[in-house]
Amino acid sequence: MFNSQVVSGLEKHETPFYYYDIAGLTANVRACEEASSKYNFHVHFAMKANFNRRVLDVIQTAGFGADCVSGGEVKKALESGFSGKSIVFAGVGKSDAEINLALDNDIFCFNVESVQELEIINELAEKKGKRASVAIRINPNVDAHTHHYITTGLDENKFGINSWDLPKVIDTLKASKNLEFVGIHFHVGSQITDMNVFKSLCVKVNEMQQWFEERGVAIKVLNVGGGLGVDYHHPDQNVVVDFESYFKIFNDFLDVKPHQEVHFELGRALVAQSASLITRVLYLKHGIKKNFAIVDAGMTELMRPALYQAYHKIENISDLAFSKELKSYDVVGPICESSDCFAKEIELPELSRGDLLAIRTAGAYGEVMASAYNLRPSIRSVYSDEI
Ligand SMILES: Cc1ncc(COP(=O)(O)O)c(C=O)c1O
Ligand SMILES: N[C@@H](CCCC[NH3+])C(=O)O
Repeated sequence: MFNSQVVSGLEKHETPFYYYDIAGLTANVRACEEASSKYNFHVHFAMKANFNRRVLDVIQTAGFGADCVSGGEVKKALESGFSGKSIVFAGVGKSDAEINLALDNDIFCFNVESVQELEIINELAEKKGKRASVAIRINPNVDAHTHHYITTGLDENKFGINSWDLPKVIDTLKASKNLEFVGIHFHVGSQITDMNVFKSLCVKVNEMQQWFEERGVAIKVLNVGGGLGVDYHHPDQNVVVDFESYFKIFNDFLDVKPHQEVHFELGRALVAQSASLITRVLYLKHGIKKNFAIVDAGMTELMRPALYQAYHKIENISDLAFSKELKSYDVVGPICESSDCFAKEIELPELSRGDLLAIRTAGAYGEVMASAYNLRPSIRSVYSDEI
């Protein structure tokens, strides 16, 4: 991603900022499109991972739909050129205003997360004289083997409807004239690198669809969510994700009937490698036990390390040739929180004030999770085809 020409282009911009590799993003999105279309799979981009205008342009151009979790995301998807018919809308706490917005725009379907939500969507659709397409988000109780903060598909998580509530779901669907049941939806968690998790998910989906069909409820849509992980340790070796193997698992293990469609909601895997957070070294403090590199980006610009102790590779791009000796640093930000730390005791070519660092694999859940805490200004973005 970085060479001396790119770095001299980046030097002209005020730090911190997100640097997007548009060519890398396009290649990755294209690889996903090619691998999924082999099986006629439908991909919706999980906008929560990134809603940068340039990123959405690349994804929308590839023909993917959008997976939204708020009225704001539904609105943004529509403004960015995604059609209402390509939008799926999940979330445990959809407000009436958000449901009405989605109804007004005839979205593809609501992924419904409780029996009460089904009743409310039915009521609101009735008021508009519409029928709302709904899929039931089922909590699959499959362990994603990922960080416990980003696992979503266990009985103890707030997401989805638990299996013991499904008979009630069927009764509600039968009694609701303004709902059109299209299928079932699952999502086990995020940053999943163990492919066996997806095999277990397929087994669960097969069981669940059989359960519905035995009760005379036909299923058109099987939505298996997202969650495919990326390699945070080797960003340059894995710019393009192995979508081939991922989709093959669903083709091999999911029991798909001829009239059914399979839908995915990928976020991280599409965008994570497309951006780095570029930050400048402000100060160096040499302690007795530690050296601190204090940089001008903080947890307000990239929250993942503070929130999940997430690893992001850090490079000193002012010394691409590794001309200086390696030294150990804690790389910390300027925010008034001890958790405002990007990495502890990592080795970098000796740093000087003014050096540029790249915090890699920051394209997913980076820019979108920025906050104004400490009255920080909004984070800027720079694009590879504009430097
Ligand atoms: C319902 C749902 N779909 C899709 C995603 C996207 O996940 P990922 O970015 O891991 O692909 C998430 C986030 O975990 C989610 O909660
Ligand atoms: N925001 C998380 C992932 C949560 C995905 C949404 N359910 C991350 O940064 O890894």
